[in-house]
Amino acid sequence: MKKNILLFGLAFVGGFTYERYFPYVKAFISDKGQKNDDHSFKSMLEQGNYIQPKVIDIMHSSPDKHFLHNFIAQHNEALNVFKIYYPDKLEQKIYSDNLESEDKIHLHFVFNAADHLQGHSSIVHGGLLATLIDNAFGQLSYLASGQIPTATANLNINYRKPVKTNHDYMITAEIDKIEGRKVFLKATIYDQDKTICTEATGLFLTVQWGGQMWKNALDKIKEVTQIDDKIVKIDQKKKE
Ligand SMILES: CCCCC/C=C\C/C=C\C/C=C\C/C=C\CCCC(=O)SCCNC(=O)CCNC(=O)[C@H](O)C(C)(C)COP(=O)(O)OP(=O)(O)OC[C@H]1O[C@@H](n2cnc3c(N)ncnc32)[C@H](O)[C@@H]1OP(=O)(O)O
Repeated sequence: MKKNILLFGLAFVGGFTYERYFPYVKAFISDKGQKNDDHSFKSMLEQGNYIQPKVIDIMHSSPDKHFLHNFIAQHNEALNVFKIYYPDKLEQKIYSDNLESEDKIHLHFVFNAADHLQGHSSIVHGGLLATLIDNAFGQLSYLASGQIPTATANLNINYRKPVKTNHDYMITAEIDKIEGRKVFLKATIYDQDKTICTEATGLFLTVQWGGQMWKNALDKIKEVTQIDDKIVKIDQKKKE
């Protein structure tokens, strides 16, 4: 009798865990096998101790709606490469409130846009570049403000040289300064020869928007990253 209750309890907990976390774990697992892992900036970034944060892997196809990551998931042929690299300590910022100094907060996006994203022939649409920069600024300002959501108040972009489709580029985004609710940021898009193609500045303001949504998503992600091994086992069992 006791054994039956125990088995029932285990099945219940297993089923609950599976239902609750499966979409996140699936996203995490499927992204791990993602194609196009190679690009021109890879060894440079890896030597500089940059990592692809798990949290971003999960955002790519998580059930929580996010414009850019949903776009990538739904139109995965549009970007030949889309990789986000954080300094290895920055991912910890997602899990704690301690970061040594705001001026160390920066990240890199590497992207290679397919022809689907051209405006003029073989030239990446400027609106896509604005979106990528805005998204990088959104992540950085969120982290730098102690995980308070932020909104774009101002975004300035100077398009210096055309960005070509089917070529690798790197966006470097960083915090310039923080004054109260205001987070000032800057970004540069470089080609493989380190020529500056695009420069941007942004002002993001902390807002009261969707804070609980972000917090819930982060809480789930934190739990998933701790328990993903167990979930994978549950998933394998279900298939057997
Ligand atoms: C699924 C898994 C999730 C896991 C997440 C994990 C990790 C990564 C995380 C995170 C986050 C991820 C991604 C985020 C990605 C993308 C971000 C997208 C961002 C957007 O896509 S967001 C939509 C577009 N965006 C808007 O929709 C804003 C419309 N706008 C407004 O809603 C207001 O305009 C607002 C709220 C901005 C300000 O309004 P307000 O009433 O709160 O403040 P107020 O006006 O009083 O200004 C206070 C002080 O800022 C100065 N100030 C204001 N605006 C200025 C400007 N433009 N230029 C210069 N100074 C300005 C004032 O002059 C004053 O300055 P002072 O205090 O010195 O007098």
